[in-house]
Amino acid sequence: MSHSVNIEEKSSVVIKGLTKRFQSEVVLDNVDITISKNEIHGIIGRNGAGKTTFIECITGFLPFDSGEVKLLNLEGPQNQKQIMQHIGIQPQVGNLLPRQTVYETIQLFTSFYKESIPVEKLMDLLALNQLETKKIKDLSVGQKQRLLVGLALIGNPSLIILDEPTTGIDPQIRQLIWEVLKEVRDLGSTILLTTHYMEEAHKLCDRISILHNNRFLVTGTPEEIINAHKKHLSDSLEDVFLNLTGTDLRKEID
Ligand SMILES: Nc1ncnc2c1ncn2[C@@H]1O[C@H](COP(=O)(O)OP(=O)(O)OP(=O)(O)O)[C@@H](O)[C@H]1O
Repeated sequence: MSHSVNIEEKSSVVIKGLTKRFQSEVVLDNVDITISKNEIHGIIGRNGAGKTTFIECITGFLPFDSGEVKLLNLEGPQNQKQIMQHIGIQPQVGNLLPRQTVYETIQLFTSFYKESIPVEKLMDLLALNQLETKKIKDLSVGQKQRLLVGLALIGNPSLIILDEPTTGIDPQIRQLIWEVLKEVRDLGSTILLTTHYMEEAHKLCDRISILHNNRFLVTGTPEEIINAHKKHLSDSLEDVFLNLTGTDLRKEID
């Protein structure tokens, strides 16, 4: 068996040469990335770097110009239906029905999958029990975020894809979501997420990739990235991120 086949079998996500343009703007330029099974992989990058575009391309929500996408050893987008049964994608809140209750929403998402985790178990996991009769439109930001993460987990997926799962929430809920994601990873799932929080990237993610100038600039464990790119002994991940992706926004806009 060749080495490259071995590597791919151990991987949940294999992307080769992915290119995506919006009219004349190249957002992703020949992007490669491999994400191993059972890791929490964080994508960090500045606003507008292309994180959401990357996620939407690999999950089949956006067409791309060229490249190969393989999720769980299934080539996309031609195996989209099969892929969707095995991956959990955090929905956008705008895609939920505002007048539905939390319980009804969870039940609806359960019906999309052949197998799903019991509604009560999901409620417990994300502390949603008190909210089951609340309507989506009445939920606070943190409550919505807990629900959105829960909806991504409902089909007991092998691969979970989350776009900024902890944006705008308090430290308690962030800790809860981190615990849940680590638990799910320890039970065998792979998690791909985007984040703007360097603490989250450092403490939660097994490996990180920095998306910059239309490509993944570096990939590695947080420590590997810090050690390889620090300028001073005490540099944090945020220092390294700023060094690698630029600090002077005003100068760049001019
Ligand atoms: N539908 C679209 N049509 C045209 N341009 C788009 C479209 N969607 C995204 N873009 C552009 O693609 C680039 C990448 O956007 P994207 O939302 O993927 O970045 P991001 O890294 O997720 O940013 P943020 O951190 O701000 O969420 C931006 O320049 C954006 O304006």
